[in-house]
Amino acid sequence: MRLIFLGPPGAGKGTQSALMAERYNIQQLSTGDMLRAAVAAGTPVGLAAKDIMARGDLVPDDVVVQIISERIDQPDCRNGFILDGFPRTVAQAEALDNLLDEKGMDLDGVVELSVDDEILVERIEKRARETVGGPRADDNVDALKKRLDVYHAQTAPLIAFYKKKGNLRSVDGMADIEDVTEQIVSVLEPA
Ligand SMILES: Nc1ncnc2c1ncn2[C@@H]1O[C@H](COP(=O)(O)OP(=O)(O)O)[C@@H](O)[C@H]1O
Repeated sequence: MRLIFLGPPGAGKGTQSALMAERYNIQQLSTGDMLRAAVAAGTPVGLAAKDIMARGDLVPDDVVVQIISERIDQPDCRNGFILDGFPRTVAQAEALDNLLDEKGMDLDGVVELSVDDEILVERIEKRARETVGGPRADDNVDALKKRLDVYHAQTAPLIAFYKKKGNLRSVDGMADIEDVTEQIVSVLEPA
């Protein structure tokens, strides 16, 4: 199974994709996590991404497309994967289409978690307070505002992009974690 999880920062993509990855025995691929690992390791990609991420901007499309292209070829992705945080621009979505075509892979669905902006701000402020070892570099008011603006300007258009293709499944991300999980399962496994 190959899925995309789409939604604003703080929508619960990470939480829900981890649960689904376990349920379907597929890999959760978070470009945010991969980039943070690159920053922590001080690789060339990490050095280039560090300041961009800290201010809430997007890392260049070609960088993340390359990361995903290499990652989905790994043996542990043979059973499938969930893309969490990718694609984030129409250009990334088009590049992904081409990549999957070349690799002879199909997408099984795109799950959109929808959450109102006011709730996102509360959730991320809570996450920043509760993160052991201190908040993420981009979990602060300025970077968060930027991430929401970037989401609306660059990522939200993907909802229409995938709706047009016919594989968009929208879920109310404001419900409890368990409820959201149930909704996702029911859109992926219609009775
Ligand atoms: N697909 C992507 N394209 C460009 N930048 C990305 C992508 N995925 C992650 N990033 C960078 O990593 C940051 C954190 O991403 P992520 O962990 O998905 O957080 P969130 O969804 O909470 O904003 C983004 O603000 C951006 O700078």
